[in-house]
Amino acid sequence: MEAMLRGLNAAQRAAVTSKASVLQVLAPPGSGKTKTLTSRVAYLLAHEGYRPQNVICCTFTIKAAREMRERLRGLVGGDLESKLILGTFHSICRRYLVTYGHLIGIPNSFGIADSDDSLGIIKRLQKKLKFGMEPRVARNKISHRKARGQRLSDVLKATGKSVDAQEFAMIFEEYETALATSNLLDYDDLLLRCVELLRKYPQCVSNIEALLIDEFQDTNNVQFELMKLLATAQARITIVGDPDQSIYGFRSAEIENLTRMQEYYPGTVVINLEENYRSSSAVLNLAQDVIEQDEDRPNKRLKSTHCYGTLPVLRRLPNPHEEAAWLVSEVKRMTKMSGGCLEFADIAILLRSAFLSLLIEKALANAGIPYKMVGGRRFFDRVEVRLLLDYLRVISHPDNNSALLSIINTPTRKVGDGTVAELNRAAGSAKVSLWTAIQKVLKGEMGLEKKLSKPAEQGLGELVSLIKKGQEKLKTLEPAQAPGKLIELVASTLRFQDYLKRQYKEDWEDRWENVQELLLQARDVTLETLTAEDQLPEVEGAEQAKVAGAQEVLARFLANVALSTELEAEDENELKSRITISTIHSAKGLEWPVVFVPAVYEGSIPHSRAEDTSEERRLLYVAMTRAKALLYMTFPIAQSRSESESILTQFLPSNIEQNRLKDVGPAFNDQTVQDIATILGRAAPSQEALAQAVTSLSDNESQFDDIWPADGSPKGPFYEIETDMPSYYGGSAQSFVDAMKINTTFQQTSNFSTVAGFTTASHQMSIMPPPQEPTPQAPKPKLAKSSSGQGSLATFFSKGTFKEDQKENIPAPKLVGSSSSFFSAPAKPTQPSIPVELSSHRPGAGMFSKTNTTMKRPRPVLAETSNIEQGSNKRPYTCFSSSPTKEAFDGAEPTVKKLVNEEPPQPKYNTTMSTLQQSKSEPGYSSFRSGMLNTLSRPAPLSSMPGSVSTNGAMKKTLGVRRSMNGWADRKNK
Ligand SMILES: Nc1ncnc2c1ncn2[C@@H]1O[C@H](COP(=O)(O)OP(=O)(O)OP(=O)(O)O)[C@@H](O)[C@H]1O
Repeated sequence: MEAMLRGLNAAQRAAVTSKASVLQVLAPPGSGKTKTLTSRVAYLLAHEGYRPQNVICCTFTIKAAREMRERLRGLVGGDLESKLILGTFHSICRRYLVTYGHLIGIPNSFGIADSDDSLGIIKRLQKKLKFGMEPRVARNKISHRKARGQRLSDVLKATGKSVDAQEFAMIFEEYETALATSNLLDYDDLLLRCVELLRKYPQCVSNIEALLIDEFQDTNNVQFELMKLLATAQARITIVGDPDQSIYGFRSAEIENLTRMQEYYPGTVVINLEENYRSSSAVLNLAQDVIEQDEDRPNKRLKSTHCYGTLPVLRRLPNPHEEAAWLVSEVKRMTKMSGGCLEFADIAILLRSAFLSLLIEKALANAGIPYKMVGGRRFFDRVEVRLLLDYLRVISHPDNNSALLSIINTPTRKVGDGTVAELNRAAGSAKVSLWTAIQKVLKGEMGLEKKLSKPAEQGLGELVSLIKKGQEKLKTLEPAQAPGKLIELVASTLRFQDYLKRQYKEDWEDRWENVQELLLQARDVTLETLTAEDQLPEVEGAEQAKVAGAQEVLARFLANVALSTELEAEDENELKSRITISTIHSAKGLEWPVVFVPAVYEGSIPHSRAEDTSEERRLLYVAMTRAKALLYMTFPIAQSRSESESILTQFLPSNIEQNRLKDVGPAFNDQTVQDIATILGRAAPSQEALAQAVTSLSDNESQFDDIWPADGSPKGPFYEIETDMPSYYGGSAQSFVDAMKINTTFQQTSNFSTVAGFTTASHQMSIMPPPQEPTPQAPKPKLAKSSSGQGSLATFFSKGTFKEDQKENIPAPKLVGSSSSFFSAPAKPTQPSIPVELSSHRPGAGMFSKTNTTMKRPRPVLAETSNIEQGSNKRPYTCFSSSPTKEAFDGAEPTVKKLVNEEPPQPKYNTTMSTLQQSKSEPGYSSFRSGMLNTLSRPAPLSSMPGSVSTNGAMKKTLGVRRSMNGWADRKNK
C-alpha cells in the first residue's frame, strides 16, 4: 500500500483512503486530481478488495482512459486493471447497450451515427424538406434537447405554434425516423437509451461496488442521471473536479452538477486539494486574478509549490501576421537562449478558435519549426479508410442511408447527383430506405420521375451485387474473420488500388498503405479481444446478449471505430520534438513548460458568439494554468480582416504596471533559466552554455524580445532597413525584405531556419560581456555599413559595430536591470508568493453555500462602456472588480456516511473537509454535452501527410484489439 500512497501529499492521501461513501475531491488546476483519482482506484482494488469488474471509472476522453489504465497497471500490477469497466461515458453506455439493449428493444447489432453522420442526415433532410434552419444549428438544437432528456414525444408535445418551433419539431421527427430506419444510435442516444435501460433494469448494474468520475465539472444532465443509476447498488461514488475549469457549458455541461450531487447525497464529503504542483507562483497569481473576477465562486487561493518564476507576458503586436511572426521569433529565442533547457516539445500554442492556427502554422512551417496538432485527423477518418468502412457499414446495415450515400457513386459508377436525388425522393415518399428503393427501382417495382439511364442502372446493379455478395459471405464467415475478409472482398471487387492510383496520383501509395493498415487491424480482431473490452460481469436477473455470429462481430467492430478517437500513429520520436498546437478545449488536463495564448482580444476570448462570459473566462484560466514556467498571451492590436482596432480581452488588465505581467518576453539570464529548470525539475544549463547561446543567434535574431516594440506599433526602422543599410542586404529595403521572404518561404521540413539571404553573417563572434537588455520602445541605433565581419542585429550592442559619430545621434537605450551584470536576475516582486492570509481557505458563499441553492449568479460590475466595440452585443465587465466580502462558510461538522461497521476515523490533514447536509431534491434534466470528439477542423499539414498525430505512443485501443500503432509507423517509415 505504501507504494500506492508514496508521492501523495496529506490531502491527497486522505482522499485516496477516505471511507466516505460519496466523495468529492475539488481542487484547482495542477493539484493532482487525476493522480489522486487513479491512486484511489488502485487503493480500492488492491487494498479494499474491490473486484475490478465491479468498479466503473469514467474519464472525459479515451486518451485519459488509456493513460489511467497504464498508470493503474504500474500501481496494481497483474491484469486487475484490464477487468475494470473504464472508459468515457459514451463507451461505457455502448457496452451496456450491446450487452443488455435487447431488453429495451435495441438489437445488439445497432450502429453508431457519429457527428458527421448526424449532420449528413440533417443536410439530406434539408434538401428534401427545404427548411430554413442551418443544418449545424438544427443538429446542435436536437442534441441539446436530447441532452435534457427529451425524446421525440416530449418535443412534439411541447411544440409551440410558431413557424420555427413547428419546423424544428418536423426536423427532429424526420431525423429520429432516419436514425431508426438505419438502425443507428447517435452519441446522445447512447447515453439516453442507457438511462432508459438502467431505469427499467437496475439489475444490470447490481454488481457495481464503486463508481469514479474524472472532470466531473463538465458532466451534463444525462451523465448526472447516469451517475445515479450506475451507482444504484451501493451509492459509492468518488468524483474529482474543479468548478473553475468548467468549459463545456456550450455542450450543455452543468457546472451545477457539483451542488446537485451534494444535495442528492446529503452525506457527501468534500475534500479540497490546495497545492499546485504544476505552475510557478507568477503564473498562478495572474490566473488567480483572472478567475477571481467571477464573484460568484468560493474564495480559494492557488498555492504554488514552486518558486516565483518569471512574470507572464502580455505582448502587443500590430496585427495577426506580425503576431505569428513574433511568436516564431520568440520560440526561436527561448529555445536558443535557454541553453538547451527548453525545447520545441516544451511549447504549446493554445487557441480559442481552431481557425487561429492558420497564420501560426504557416509561420512555423515557413521557419521550419516542427509542430503537431492535438485533435488532428483520425486514422479512421482518412478518405480511403472511411470509404472502405462505409462499404462495410452498408453490408452490415444496408438501411444505413448515410453510409449508402457515401458509396453510391464512389468509385464512380455513373450514378449522377440527379439520379441520387430522384432515388432519395422516391424512397422518401414510399417511406422506405434508400437501399430498398434502389432494389425496387432495379426490379421495376418502383418508378422514378425520370427513367434511369442505362449506365446508371448498370452502376447501381454492380453496387447492389457487391453488397449482397458481402452479406452472403458474412453468413459463411467465422465471426472473427468477418471484418478482414469483407475488406478484402470490397477492395478486390472495386480494384481499390487501381482506383487510388487513378484518383490520387500524388499520394496513392500512402493511401494504399493506410488501407493495408486497416486490413491488418481488421485481421487482428479476435472474438476474445473484441468482446473482452466490452465484457460486463454476469448479473442475476438480466440476461446478456451473446455475440453469436459474424454479423454481431462486424457490428461491434464498426461501433468501436465510431467511438474511437484514436489519432493517426506517427513516429513517436519525431513527435517528441514538436511544438503542440491545440484548442484550449482540447488542452484540458494537459500541461507544458511554456504556453502561448494568442489573440486575447474581445470577440476572440470572450468569443463574440459565446453566451456565457464566465465560461469564456474559465477557458482563459484553463489555458493559463496549463503553463508550468512561462506564459505568454498575445494581443494583435489591429485585425487585418476588419482593419478595426481590437480591444484587449476584458479578462486581462490593460495596465501592465503591476507585479503580474510584463509587456515583453523575459531576458533569459541565468536566474530566469535557473528558475525554469527548477520548476521543471531539470538540470540548469551551465553559465558557459548560456553565454554560448548568444552566439547561436542568427543575424536577424535578438537575444531580447525587442524586435517588435512593446507597445504594439510596427517594427521600428532598425528592422525596416533603410536604403543606406549595409551592403549585405543588397543595400535596399526591398532586398532586405526579399531576404526575409526567403527566410520564411523555404525549408518547410527542417527544424531550424537558415537565413538564406544573409550571405556574410558571422556566427563566430567572440563571447563578449553580454549587453543590457534594451527596452523595445527605445529607438534602435542604425547599423553601420561594414564590408566585413558584419554582426548580427541581435548582438549589435555587444559588438559595438556602429560608428562613433552615430553614437551621438542615438538616444540611449533605456536599460533594464543592473548595469553590472547581464546575467543578474531582474527585479522580482517583493511580496511573498502565497500571502499568509490565504494559506488556508474555506468555501464561501456561492457554489458551495448551503444558502445558495438557486445558483443564480450575479453579473459582474459593468465597466465603462466607452470602449465597447461598436455594434457588439457583448457587455464588457470591469476587470478585477473587487469582490464583495464572501459569506463565511458556516462550518457544518463533517459527517462521514457509514460504510463499514464502525465509524471511520476522521482524517487528520490540513485541508478543508465539509459535509453538506441538504434536503434531498432531484432537479430535472436540463441539458448535456453531446459530442465527445474534439477535432480541429483543418486538413492535416502537408508535412505530416500521410503521417499522423498522436500524443502518446503507448499501446492503443483500436477496433477492439489492443495493439501498438507504432508498428504501422515503423512500416510506413521503412
Ligand atoms: N503530491 C505530488 N507531488 C508531486 N507532484 C505532484 C503531486 N500531485 C500531483 N503532482 C503533479 O502535478 C501535475 C498535475 O497533476 P494532475 O494532472 O493530476 O493535476 P489535475 O489536478 O488533474 O490538473 P488539471 O485540473 O489541470 O487537469 C502532474 O505533473 C503530477 O504528476
